[in-house]
Amino acid sequence: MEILQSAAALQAQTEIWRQNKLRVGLVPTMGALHEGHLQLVRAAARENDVVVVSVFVNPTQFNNAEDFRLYPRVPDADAALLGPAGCTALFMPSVEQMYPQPTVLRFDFGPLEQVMEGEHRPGHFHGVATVVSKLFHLSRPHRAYFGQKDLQQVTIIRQLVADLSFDLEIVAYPTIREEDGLAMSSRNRRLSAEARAVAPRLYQALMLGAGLAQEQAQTPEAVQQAVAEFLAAEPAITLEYFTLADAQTLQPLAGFWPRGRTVALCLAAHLGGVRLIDNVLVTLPG
Ligand SMILES: Nc1ncnc2c1ncn2[C@@H]1O[C@H](COP(=O)(O)OP(=O)(O)OP(=O)(O)O)[C@@H](O)[C@H]1O
Ligand SMILES: CC(C)(CO)[C@@H](O)C(=O)[O-]
Ligand code: BAL
Repeated sequence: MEILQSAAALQAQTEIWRQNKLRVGLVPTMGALHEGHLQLVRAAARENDVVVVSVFVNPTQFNNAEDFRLYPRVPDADAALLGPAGCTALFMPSVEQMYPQPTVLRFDFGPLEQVMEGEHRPGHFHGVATVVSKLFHLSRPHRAYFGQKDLQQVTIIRQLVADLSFDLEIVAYPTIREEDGLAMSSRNRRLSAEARAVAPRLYQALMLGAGLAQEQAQTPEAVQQAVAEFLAAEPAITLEYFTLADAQTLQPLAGFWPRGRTVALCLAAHLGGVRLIDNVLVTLPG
């Protein structure tokens, strides 16, 4: 596995792969890798000839300076995991390599980003779209891999690809969880023992909501209330939002259960200073 640290080195490598008609898979990450990332790398290795994994903690998508400062960074451990998973080239640029000058272009995804993560992290999806566009241009992948744990991100990146006619396929894989249900996340490393002990409640809350959504005995608003109350019973968890949304449009359900649609139950919560997100999907009967 090669380690590339400059944008020029990645572009040069990309050119060679393209000339040799090799299929390129890209897995963008912010590092501190876990099984959720590694499933994406293995899938990319199965479905392409070469695999680029980027590890870059992208400053432009952080709305909270402390969150950026404390984001786990373990480049040597990441590199050791990636070769065996099938990575061909690890792209680990500096901030200066990715942003040689301040950007002026602004991305605005309208209603897709006025809810959930976009609503609660102003500018977040502008930063994600900026860095993902750069990565697409530098590595010119045939396929790019993302996790459904960041459901809104996948939807917005599909929109980005359509709007800018990127000639590539977006591939999404399901959320990988710990045995107790907690969604794997790089930020889990920052949880204290006490916070880690109660963290599975997030998934339990989503499963409670999913069961109630399937029953449809109460309105979406009542289900939202029930899930919020379930989490409020645990003082170590502060819920930032819990939203029942149409999985395709991301718009919150209002008053009724839309027949035959897939509903995304999405939450963000704080546990002892660490912000985690998670979601599950429920398809309603037609
Ligand atoms: N548990 C998971 N299951 C599946 N995919 C995941 C999982 N965790 C992250 N991913 C995906 O891996 C890619 C890189 O995500 P990222 O590096 O932000 O990791 P992360 O674990 O989500 O970290 P954090 O949530 O703390 O930022 C994204 O496409 C993300 O959706
Ligand atoms: C896609 C991504 C690597 C862009 O920085 C990031 O948002 C992430 O890790 O999900
Ligand atoms: N996985 C989303 C990256 C972030 O939290 O900024």
